[in-house]
Amino acid sequence: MTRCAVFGTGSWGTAFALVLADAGCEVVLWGRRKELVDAVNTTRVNPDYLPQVSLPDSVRATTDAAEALAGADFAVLAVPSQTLRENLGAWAPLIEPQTVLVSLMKGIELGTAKRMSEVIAEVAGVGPERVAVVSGPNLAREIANRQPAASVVACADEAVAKRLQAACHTPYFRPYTNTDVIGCELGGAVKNVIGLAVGMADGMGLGDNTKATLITRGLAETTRLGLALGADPYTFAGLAGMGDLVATCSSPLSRNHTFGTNLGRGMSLAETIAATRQTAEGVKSCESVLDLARRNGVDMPIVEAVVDVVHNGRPTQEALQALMSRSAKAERH
Ligand SMILES: NC(=O)c1ccc[n+]([C@@H]2O[C@H](COP(=O)([O-])OP(=O)(O)OC[C@H]3O[C@@H](n4cnc5c(N)ncnc54)[C@H](O)[C@@H]3O)[C@@H](O)[C@H]2O)c1
Ligand SMILES: O=P(O)(O)OC[C@H](O)CO
Repeated sequence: MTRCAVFGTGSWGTAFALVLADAGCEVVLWGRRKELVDAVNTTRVNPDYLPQVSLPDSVRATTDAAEALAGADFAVLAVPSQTLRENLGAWAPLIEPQTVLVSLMKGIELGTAKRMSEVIAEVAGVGPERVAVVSGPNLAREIANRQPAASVVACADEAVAKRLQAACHTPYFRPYTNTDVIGCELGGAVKNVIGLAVGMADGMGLGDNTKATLITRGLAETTRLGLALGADPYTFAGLAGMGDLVATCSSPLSRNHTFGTNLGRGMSLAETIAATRQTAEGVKSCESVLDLARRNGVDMPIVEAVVDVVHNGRPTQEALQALMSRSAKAERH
């Protein structure tokens, strides 16, 4: 039987543990807090993040990383992106040679502008054949309710991607393989920033033309960055690109979208942060995505506008006007 360790008892870690269990894996869920781990083991429910979902007996929880990692085929990482380096540093010595590390995270590291797979390779000292990524239109609550969805499992080694695909394929979760790790990760990280922008437009009371414009031009800047970094442009037309962008930019379940909506409605940054209980990766990653773009000479005006609003206190209306008053250009340049 395939053994999986899932690190992070938040929304997506817990929902993905359910997917793995439904696909026939034995799953050990690692969490920081003993009360939550005990609650999962005794009630079969994660009361803080997915209280409506009952987990099967093949999912058990622990606070002991060594116990979670013992004999694991896959170690699935679902902690906030900015905490990965520190957390993985502690877990790395416990990882066995057969274990493939799987990132569920959709962020770019602040300071280094590294993708999560790069942080994993660096901290755990593993090659590309032992690092995989899962990314797509996968709002945790819908997946936990076993609503049909698809996703992408990416690894430079296609055989490993196929093994991971088999480990998480269920009647309601349909994973497609891809070898473009860079494109899948960029799609996931940048859509959170575009989701913030679309949320702001929603909060300002703007309509579907504005939102479609932000989504489409957001995808154009994601693709530009991807091309500069060696991604396959077709990835951005797929589930990890357009698919995830559509889900995030249209759903009230998206934390990034909701965060942007609150700002667009006129809430202050402090009020919006206080109202956000879960991880909205784009809030931090907008800065690291912009950093990555600048390091590579790529123009990302929507990302820049989001950084201006979220980190420089620029009013949303002014940021939108600045975007609309840029010089006219060809759609493809
Ligand atoms: N929720 C979704 O629908 C969804 C879907 C796909 C991908 N993702 C991505 O998955 C990743 C995790 O998101 P989530 O939705 O599970 O977030 P979440 O906020 O629901 O849960 C985060 C988990 O990490 C833990 N955590 C917080 N700080 C930590 C630290 N310093 N060290 C260790 N653990 C810490 C929290 O206690 C919690 O268990 C993010 O990168 C997110 O973009 C989320
Ligand atoms: O809630 P968000 O904004 O982190 O989005 C969740 C998922 O990434 C959607 O695929």
